[in-house]
Amino acid sequence: MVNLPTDSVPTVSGELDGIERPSNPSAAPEDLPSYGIPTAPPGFKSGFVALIGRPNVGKSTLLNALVGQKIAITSPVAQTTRNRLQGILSLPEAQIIWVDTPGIHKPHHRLGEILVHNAQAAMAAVDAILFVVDGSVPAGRGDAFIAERIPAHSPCVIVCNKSDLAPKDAQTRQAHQESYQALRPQAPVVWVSGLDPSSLDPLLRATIDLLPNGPYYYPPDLVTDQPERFIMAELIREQVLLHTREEVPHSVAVNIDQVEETPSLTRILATLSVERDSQKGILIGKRGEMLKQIGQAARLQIQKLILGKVYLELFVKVRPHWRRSERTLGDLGYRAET
Ligand SMILES: Nc1nc2c(ncn2[C@@H]2O[C@H](COP(=O)(O)OP(=O)(O)OP(=O)(O)O)[C@@H](O)[C@H]2O)c(=O)[nH]1
Repeated sequence: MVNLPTDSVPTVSGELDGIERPSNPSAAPEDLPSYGIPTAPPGFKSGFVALIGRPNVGKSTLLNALVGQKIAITSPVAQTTRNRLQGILSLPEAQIIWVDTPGIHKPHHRLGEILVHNAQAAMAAVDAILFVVDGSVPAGRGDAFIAERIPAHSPCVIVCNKSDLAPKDAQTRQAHQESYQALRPQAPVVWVSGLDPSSLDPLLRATIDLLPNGPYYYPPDLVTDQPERFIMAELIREQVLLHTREEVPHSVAVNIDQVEETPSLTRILATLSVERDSQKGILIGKRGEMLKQIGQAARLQIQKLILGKVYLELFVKVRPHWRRSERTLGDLGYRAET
């Protein structure tokens, strides 16, 4: 069963370079509750690990596989991820807080700048970095651009993802691996497929090797620090990405306006903001057919998330140039993190 916070995660927290890093509650004053966070046994490893890479290499898919739950949306559309999202994996010997980041790319608008800025801020604040690359192709300029931005002192693993699509012939595969290794010669390289959870053990071992001894930061049964409403909005945005084409996907923001829970049903009202009337037309579709399909698919995904029946109503609103307006970006929850 998914354990998601309904609002914010109850931890005793301290800010660290933009990453919300709860301090060890066992060190908190006695009158503060510990929120079910156990004391770590001797030798326990823990830390924050950022997934960094080009758009579309499979970071969010990997995050879902690593925590065993769908907490991050994925799609074939590059730059799907907009927010920094934490997924939590608790093992008997370690707790790893995975920090998913938007793919690093050259920004074309203010939203793009915020996304890249936040990915870079995440790198500066974590204990280790997974440099996620697409192993089915050799390293390109985009990978080199990112490798240059990974702090020299940061412990790092090169994760060659999409091993299922990698060349079968060993020599070509080796050549791909070496092209990535050359970007970060000291880092271990592991091959995985985000679509195959059974391929992830070597990655887990390599990551735990890089982590310091540390406390539990979160209760062991929590899989993400994100409020349920945020994931609901993301699941709706995912269906927009999957159902629409061209300029619509990147122009959509989703806001959950209301969540009303009754014993038999959760009623959710949400607004999709787009930048132009033409995009509104595409989203609604002929006789509302497109919006209906998006709503039906999103409803099924949200039902899986909350394990209950959902009624979902979607509205579409035009907010001209929302991606350029600092104020509207703020209203929609996009802020440059420090
Ligand atoms: N065949 C194959 N496809 C994968 C694998 N991992 C991810 N994909 C696909 O690659 C596409 C992009 O995956 P995402 O997880 O959204 O990629 P991302 O790096 O988070 O993308 P951004 O949000 O753009 O940064 C999706 O269609 C995934 O299904 C893999 O190991 N094998």
